[in-house]
Amino acid sequence: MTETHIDTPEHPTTGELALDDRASLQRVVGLSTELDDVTEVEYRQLRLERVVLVGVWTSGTLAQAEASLAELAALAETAGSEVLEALFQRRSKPDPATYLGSGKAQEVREVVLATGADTVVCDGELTPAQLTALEKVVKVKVIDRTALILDIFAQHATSREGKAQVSLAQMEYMLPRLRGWGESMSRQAGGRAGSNGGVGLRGPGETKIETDRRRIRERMAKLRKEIRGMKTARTVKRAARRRGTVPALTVVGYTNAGKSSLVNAMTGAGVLVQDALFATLDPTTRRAELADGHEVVFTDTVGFVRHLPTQLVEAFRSTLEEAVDADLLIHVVDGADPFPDLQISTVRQVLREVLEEEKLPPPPEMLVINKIDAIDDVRMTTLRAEFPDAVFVSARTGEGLPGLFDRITAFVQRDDVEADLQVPFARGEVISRLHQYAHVLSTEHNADGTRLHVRMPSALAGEFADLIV
Ligand SMILES: Nc1nc2c(ncn2[C@@H]2O[C@H](COP(=O)(O)OP(=O)(O)OP(=O)(O)O)[C@@H](O)[C@H]2O)c(=O)[nH]1
Ligand SMILES: [Mg+2]
Repeated sequence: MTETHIDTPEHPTTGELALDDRASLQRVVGLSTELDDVTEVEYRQLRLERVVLVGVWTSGTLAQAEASLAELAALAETAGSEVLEALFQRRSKPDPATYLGSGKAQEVREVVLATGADTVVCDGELTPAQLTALEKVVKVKVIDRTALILDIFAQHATSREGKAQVSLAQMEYMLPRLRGWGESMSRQAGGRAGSNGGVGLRGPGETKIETDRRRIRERMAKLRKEIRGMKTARTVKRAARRRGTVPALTVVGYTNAGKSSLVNAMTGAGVLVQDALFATLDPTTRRAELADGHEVVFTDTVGFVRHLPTQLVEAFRSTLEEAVDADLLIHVVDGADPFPDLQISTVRQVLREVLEEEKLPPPPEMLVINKIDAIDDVRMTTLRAEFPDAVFVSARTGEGLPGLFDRITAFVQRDDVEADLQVPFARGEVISRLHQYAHVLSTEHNADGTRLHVRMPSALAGEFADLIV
C-alpha cells in the first residue's frame, strides 16, 4: 500500500499545512537579527505591491518575448504582487546606462504615474548602476528578475540548509548594491560634494557602509562554513541510502509543470501544490508500492527556470545533488506550455551540469507530458508526434496514470529475476528481507524451512545465490 492519507477538514494534508504557513509568512529577508540594522537600512526589502513589468526583447520571436514576460508576471505574482502592466522594448541589447532606452524609460514613468504603481520589475539582471539610473527616471523602486527570484526562494525555503543557502545568495546579491539610506546619509554627513576625500573627512555614513560590508562578509564566511558542514552530513546519509535496494525515482521538471501534483497523484502523499513558481524548494521523498509489489521511492524536487540568478545556482544545485543520484529521472513537462521544448532543454542542461559536477552517470530519463486535460486534440496530436516516447498524463484527472505506472513497473522490473528459494529455519531474516524487497509469489512451509517463489531485483538474487534451488 502507499502511505495512507485521509483528507478530512480536521486532518489537513501536509501540503495544506505548508500552504497555511506560507500564507501567514511575513516576507523577511533571511538575515539574522544581528544584522537587523543592515537589512532595514541597506537591503531594499521587497515589499512589492503594485508593479509594472518591463523587458528588453533582444532575440527570438515575439511569442517568446511575450512568454518570458508572462513568466516574469507569474514570478511577480508568486512574490505577492499585483501586476498592473507589462511592456517591452525591442533593442539589439539593453541600454548600458538605463537598461531601457531613455525614451522608453520616460514612457514607463508615465505608465507608473497613470497606474499608481510602486515598483518597476525588469526582466533581466541589471547592474547596480543601471538600477539607480532607471530609478531616477521612473521615480519608484526598480528591481530585477534576480531580486524577485531571490525573494521567492527566501519565502519558500524551509530546511536549514535551504535557508542558509538562500541567505548566502541574498547577501552576495546585496553586497555590491549596498546603498539606499547609507548612500544618502554619507552624502549628508560626509559634507558637500567634492569635500570628502582627505583623511579624517570620511563621513560617518561612509564608515557605516564599510562596517556593514565587513559584517556581511563575515556573516557570509560563517554561512559558507555552516553549509559545508551540512553538506558532509548529507553525503554520509546518501551513501547509506544508496546501499538499499529500493529503486529511487526522482521527479524533475520546469517550475509549475506539476511535479508535486504528480507525486501526490502517484503516492497519495500531501506534498504542497500551488499555482506558484518554486512552490517546492526542498526535495521531498515519498515511498510507494507498485501493483507488482515493488517498493519505490519518489523524490519531488525544486522546479527549474531559465536565467536562474547566478547567486542561486549553488543553492539550487545542492538541492539537486542528492536527487539526481537516482535509478530513474521522471521528467515532467507542462503540456499546456507554449514552448515545452525550451523547458525541456533548460532542465536537461542543468541536469547535465549537476551530474557532471557530482561525477554521476546520467540515469535513464522518462519524459512525462502532464496537464493533458488542459489541451485540445490538435495540440495533443502535435505533442504526440513531437515526443513519441513520452507518457501523457493528467495529474489532475488521473488520466494516463495507469500507463505511467506500467512504464515505471516495467522499468523497475527490467533486470528482475524469478527464482525459487529454500530458506532454512535459521535464516528467518531472509524471509523478511524478501517480503520487503522482492515480490513473493508463493510460500510453502516444509521440513527444512520455507520455500518461496519470488521475483526480485538481480542484486538481491546475487545476495541470496546460495539459497536458490
Ligand atoms: N490542468 C491541470 N493542472 C495541473 C495538473 N497538474 C498540476 N496542475 C496545476 O499546476 C500548478 C502547479 O502544480 P505543482 O504540482 O505545484 O507544480 P510543481 O512542478 O511541483 O511546481 P514547483 O514546485 O513550483 O516547481 C498547480 O496549480 C496545479 O494544480 C494537470 O494535470 N492539469
Ligand atoms: Mg512542486
